[in-house]
Amino acid sequence: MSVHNSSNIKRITTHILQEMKTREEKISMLTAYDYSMAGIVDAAGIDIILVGDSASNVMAGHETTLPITLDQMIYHATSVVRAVKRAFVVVDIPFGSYQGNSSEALRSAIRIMKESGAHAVKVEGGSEIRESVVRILSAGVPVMGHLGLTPQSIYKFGTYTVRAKEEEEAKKLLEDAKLLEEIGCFAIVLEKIPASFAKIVAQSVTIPVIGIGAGPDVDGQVLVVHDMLGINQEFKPRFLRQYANLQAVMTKAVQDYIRDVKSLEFPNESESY
Ligand SMILES: Nc1nc(=O)c2c([nH]1)NC[C@@H]1CN(c3ccc(C(=O)N[C@@H](CCC(=O)O)C(=O)O)cc3)CN21
Ligand SMILES: CC(C)C(=O)C(=O)O
Ligand SMILES: [Mg+2]
Repeated sequence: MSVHNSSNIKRITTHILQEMKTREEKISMLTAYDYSMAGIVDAAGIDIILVGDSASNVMAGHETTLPITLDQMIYHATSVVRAVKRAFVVVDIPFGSYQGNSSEALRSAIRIMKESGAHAVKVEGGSEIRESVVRILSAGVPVMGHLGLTPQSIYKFGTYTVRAKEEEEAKKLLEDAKLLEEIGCFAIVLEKIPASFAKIVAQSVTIPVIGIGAGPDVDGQVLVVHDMLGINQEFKPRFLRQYANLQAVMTKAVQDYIRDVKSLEFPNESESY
């Protein structure tokens, strides 16, 4: 075992991620929710795979991340872990499985680690969930924080607008980032905050800060893989760069198939027994 797997590829660890921040090498992170996608993303060389609770939106078609369950997250994580040889795999603990009860938080984190084989968990929030984060860390489970736009508390805010524009909110976010570092989180995601402020946060903590809509002056970037591949064309926030238009590619392939079935072009002799 150790840091090598059976194919002798050197696995990404929290230690390596920390070294990357120190030597100013940017960290690449994408989501994946299933075996096939995780295999592609891992083999391409991504540093971190996030089994995000965005699976609630992207996989299940819900409007928010709130409905996805711990069992469903473990199912996605288990499939991802089976495909991954190199990347560090982080799993979102879903809404309702860690807030306000540190014993439940620990139980949820342990279920994720035991049942999926993932390497770390991610939770949304700062001082409000301090006890939960401390309990999970005390069990030896690495924790990634998530501050700024925290989709699990969307109904508290009512909108997905940019966060920490006001002095008060920015002050709390910076304090939360320092708190998460102090209690032992190995990294923090910052979502949808001004780039100038994200830079200050990244410079104020020694652990890696991964941005999504947080500008270039952080230690790494994360996107939802279906968004950046253009599979899902509904979600186009300003921070998204589409690296492909797979929806168009997939639509054409399906239409070609339908045409060939209808016209008896498929299957041909070499495709038959
Ligand atoms: N497909 C997908 N991609 C994501 O990045 C993602 C999810 N799902 N689900 C969970 C969270 C929710 N996230 C979000 C959601 C909305 C915006 C956003 O900017 N929405 C609007 C603006 C809304 C407003 O200004 O009030 C937009 O411009 O699309 C950003 C991140 C990021 N996460
Ligand atoms: C957008 C990222 C950071 C996330 O939390 C998710 O995909 O669930
Ligand atoms: Mg999430």
